Amino acid sequence: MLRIGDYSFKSRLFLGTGKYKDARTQKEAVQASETEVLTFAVRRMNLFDESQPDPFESMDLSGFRLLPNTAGAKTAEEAVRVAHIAAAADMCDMIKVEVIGCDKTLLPDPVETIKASETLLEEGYTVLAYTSDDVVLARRLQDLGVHAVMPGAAPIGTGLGIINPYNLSHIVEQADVPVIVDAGIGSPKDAAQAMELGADGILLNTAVSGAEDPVKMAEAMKYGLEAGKLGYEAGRIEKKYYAQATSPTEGLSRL
Ligand SMILES: CC(=O)[C@@H](O)[C@H](O)COP(=O)(O)O
Repeated sequence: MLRIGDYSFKSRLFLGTGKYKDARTQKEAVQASETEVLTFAVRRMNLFDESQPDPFESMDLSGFRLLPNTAGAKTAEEAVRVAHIAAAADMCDMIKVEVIGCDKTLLPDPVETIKASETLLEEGYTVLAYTSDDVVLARRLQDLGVHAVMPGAAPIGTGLGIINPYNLSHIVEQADVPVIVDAGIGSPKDAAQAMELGADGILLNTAVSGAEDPVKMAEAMKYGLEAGKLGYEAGRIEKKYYAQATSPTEGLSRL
């Protein structure tokens, strides 16, 4: 079981809801992934303007925990305002704090992320903080009291996979809250790798919504994640520089 704040989840895969070609594909991909947590950009919702498309038009949300994110915010103040909107619309079990500091890389602004997280924690939100793979920043966010840290595998939407496994494994080693690897996952092997490094879960969107067959990819991600988690628990062999025969030759009679 994955525990974040007061919530428990069987599935460790969190799925974004953006960029699907149609509502039916989105719904089927969500089902195939067996996710229990859906994330969405509050700014893309039609919460106050019903002329805008509804990203959940064909979804029954009752079986899911909702993780609105503050995408689009560039300051702590904006992120807090977006969180307030999600809460007012009763669509906020938890909040993903995402404050972007660079338009090209979409990497988070560490200072504003800390400020926004601090305010929302004081206000009683369950805060999951999207961060870069910076070990010290992840530690600082934990010290603040966030309920989970979400280091990026790679910049959002790139599908580059885990760029810095070294940093990620240090974040995991030092974590006393769940580590959810968020953004940049490209294929099921990346999901497996993140879990083999000891992550507690994964959040992804583009790799599924942009796949040729999003429904199949959602299922593949589920298995990739499960395989990585099992592999981590099983304890992998040490890597060796020299070959070692699989069948020991000691004690064999000479031919
Ligand atoms: C949906 C969401 O929260 C994204 O901002 C998230 O970071 C996913 O990134 P990818 O699309 O790279 O999986």
